[in-house]
Amino acid sequence: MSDVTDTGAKPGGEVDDDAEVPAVGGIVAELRHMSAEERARHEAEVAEVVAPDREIEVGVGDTLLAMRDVTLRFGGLVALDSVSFEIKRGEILGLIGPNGAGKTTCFNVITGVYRPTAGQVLLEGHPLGRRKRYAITQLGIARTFQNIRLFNEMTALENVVVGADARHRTSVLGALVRGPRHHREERQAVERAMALLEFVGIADRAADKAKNLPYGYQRRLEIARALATEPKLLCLDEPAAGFNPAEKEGLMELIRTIRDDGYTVLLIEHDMRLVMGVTDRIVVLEFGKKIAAGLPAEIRENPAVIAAYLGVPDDGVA
Ligand SMILES: Nc1ncnc2c1ncn2[C@@H]1O[C@H](COP(=O)(O)OP(=O)(O)OP(=O)(O)O)[C@@H](O)[C@H]1O
Repeated sequence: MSDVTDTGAKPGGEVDDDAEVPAVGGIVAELRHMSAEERARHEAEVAEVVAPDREIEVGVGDTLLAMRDVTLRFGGLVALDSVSFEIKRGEILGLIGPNGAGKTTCFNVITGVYRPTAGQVLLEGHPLGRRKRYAITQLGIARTFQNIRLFNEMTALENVVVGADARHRTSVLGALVRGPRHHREERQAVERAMALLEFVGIADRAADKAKNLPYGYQRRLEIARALATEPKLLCLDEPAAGFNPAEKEGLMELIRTIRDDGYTVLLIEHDMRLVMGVTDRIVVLEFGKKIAAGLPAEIRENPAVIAAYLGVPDDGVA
């Protein structure tokens, strides 16, 4: 596992790994000592904080992101071949296809890791053009990775605060280590990060270093950090990889909640049953080409999709 993230998030200041951030310890202690009633009130407040600042109800169903005839070549290999599809605001769009179909490459084009050889990606009608990764994060596209990438030596909470930094440019993490003058910013940043940890269900380990968290917590932490950037589009690359069926179901429930809170989600997931259960629409790639798009029920019956997956067992499909 890498020691650093690759989302464009940048640590805003030097962090002493062994020094406890006082506000973090304080909030964790407060949570532990709350009565059921206080806790319920707190959870309602958390729901408020986690919702993005932006107005998100307006325009639900509009096109948020459009891939227009995107081609990407690696030398002689055509990883994406004139791929076009749209992601509508407020939906969970599943991106599936056999191994090597081009799904992760699609994510990499959308998040600015690769520039298309031809075609373009538009966010809210504006081409992403030659923008770099951090600029795309600031525009409102966040992602998680197939192979988890966290700041291993930072606490769970600090990882999320760093995510907020990536969005806001000003260094909240720097504020954490600068002193009393920055106390209010610190408190707000920590509270929002803490709310996000609660939202994804891992607040009990907020003060633990990322590297010491159980695998399932690390996957959820990646999602919390991505949400901290207040994304318009959240791209999840096999977020349930390595999970058992119950853990997968729990994660899909979280993804539904994220959608219901007004976020838009692009999801790569290998388990066909889960994809069918959680997505609003599905786009299918095969050998870099889009072979189908539609509602889950339509995709299930689509002859081209069935042919692409013929002989592949359910959990080997995505
Ligand atoms: N950096 C790269 N250089 C060369 N070829 C690459 C590169 N990244 C991906 N590819 C190739 O592009 C094609 C699409 O790969 P991609 O990882 O997007 O597929 P995928 O659908 O995400 O597959 P999987 O389900 O196995 O993750 C594959 O043939 C892959 O080998």
